[in-house]
Amino acid sequence: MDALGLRTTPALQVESVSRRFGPTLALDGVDLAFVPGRVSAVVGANGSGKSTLLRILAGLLPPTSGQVLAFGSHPVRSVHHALDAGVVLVPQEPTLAGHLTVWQNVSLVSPARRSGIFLNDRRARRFAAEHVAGLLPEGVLDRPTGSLSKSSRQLVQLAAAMARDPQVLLLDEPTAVLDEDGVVALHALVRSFRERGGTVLIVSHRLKDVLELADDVVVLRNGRVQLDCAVTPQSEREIVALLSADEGVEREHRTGTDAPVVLRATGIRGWRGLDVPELTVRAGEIVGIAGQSGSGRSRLAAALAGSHAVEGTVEVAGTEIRTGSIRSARAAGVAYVPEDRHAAAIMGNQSVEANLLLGQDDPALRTGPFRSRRGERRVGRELVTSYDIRPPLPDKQAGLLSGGNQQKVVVARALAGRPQVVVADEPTQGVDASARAAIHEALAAAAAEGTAVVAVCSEFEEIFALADRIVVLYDGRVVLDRPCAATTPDEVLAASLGSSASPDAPTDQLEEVLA
Ligand SMILES: Nc1ncnc2c1ncn2[C@@H]1O[C@H](COP(=O)(O)OP(=O)(O)OP(=O)(O)O)[C@@H](O)[C@H]1O
Repeated sequence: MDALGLRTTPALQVESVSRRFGPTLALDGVDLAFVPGRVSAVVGANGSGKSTLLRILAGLLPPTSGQVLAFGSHPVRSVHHALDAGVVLVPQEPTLAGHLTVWQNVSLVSPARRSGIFLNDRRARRFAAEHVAGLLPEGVLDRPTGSLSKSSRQLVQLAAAMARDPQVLLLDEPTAVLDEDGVVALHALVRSFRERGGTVLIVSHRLKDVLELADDVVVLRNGRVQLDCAVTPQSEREIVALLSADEGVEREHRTGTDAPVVLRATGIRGWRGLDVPELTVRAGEIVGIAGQSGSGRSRLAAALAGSHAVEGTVEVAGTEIRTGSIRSARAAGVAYVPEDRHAAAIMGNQSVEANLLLGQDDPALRTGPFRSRRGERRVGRELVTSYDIRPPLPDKQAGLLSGGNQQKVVVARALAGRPQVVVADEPTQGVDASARAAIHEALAAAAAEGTAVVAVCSEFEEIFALADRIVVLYDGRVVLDRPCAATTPDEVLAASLGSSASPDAPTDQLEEVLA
């Protein structure tokens, strides 16, 4: 019912929808209604069926049984039906054409591209600019989309969705890769879309963010609706209790250790303004790298892991690695969890086991000089169990796992080889609370065994929970480097925004601010 007590036709009505993938029942008899002018958060553990629900609503996937109706009368049986009814999905992984400019991607499907039968680039660019406004600076319009950060690409994807003039927006984990500014822009967009009567479904593991924004919440568990209610202070408490994990053992920050330096980077320069004269990480230390998107945090991680050539040297336990050579870094004992799991870390058409064992040289995997199939099965199964990869099927194609479970595979593989150094870029991207706790524990356990850990995290809170030391980048430079115990989230935020409040800010920057 609306405010006048009139019955409102749901924008989307989900009727007894089930979806099976072989032995996996991803959705099991789901009944839901989403009404116009409301934002619904769809939450639940990794693999609980959230993305499957969104893909069915977007017409990308047919249900095994049941049906979806848009605005009371339009059955959604294909992408075409969904788009006709104004239902637009922004998927977890961007689907933009990297070689096209931002304005081309945003205006790709719009009639504004045409004057009669001809393409009209000027009009299309103007049209794109309107949709990019508020999300990204106008200066990005002519940049190739592939050259932008993942956060910016996600915002381009959002602009492209808005360019379709939707009635219903389906947002799958939009904040997983967004930086602070991106999250603010997304929230503003969602709020104004709702005011205009739009319907929004938003899947997220960032409970705090999503509950702040949502009117209603749906909790999924093993493909079933566990809770479907309005967000109130009471229901919020219930939801948080349902979805939180045991925090695990609180890790004590290590300070002032005299353990040997394992990772030493000196004179790192180049690659769009990266300029880090020295960075060291000791055995057993966890260093969190913070910074806004574009600050150089991921570039620094990639440089340390040998994935991109830069000036300067990177040494692991005294051995210099060749920068730009992942092979050389790996040989020296560096394991890398890249930010872009899809493009760089998961072989989607190979089994979970093959992905877990890729590049591993554990003696447990051999019988004499030969690879042991039995050993591989055992190690694969052990990793699946200890990282709680769901479903627990080592033979399942890795690309068919839910996003969070793919992330667990990537982290499990990185840590399984007992590396000297782990460089993890957003190690808990897209994972639920219990997987996040498990990944933190695994990184802490690796550190306890002497591994030097470097973790890039866009959430400052995560760094304080995980790391011993925090290094903040701004504009490619280190502007703060301190033990976590000796700094506060406010100082980190100020430093990440380039504020002079940070006493570690390079003097030239301070002078600029003071002038
Ligand atoms: N194409 C597919 N083939 C086989 N199994 C699939 C396929 N798509 C999804 N699944 C399985 O369906 C279940 C639900 O997956 P889904 O992606 O909907 O979960 P999710 O709640 O979105 O998880 P996450 O939070 O990790 O993104 C998982 O067990 C997943 O492995």
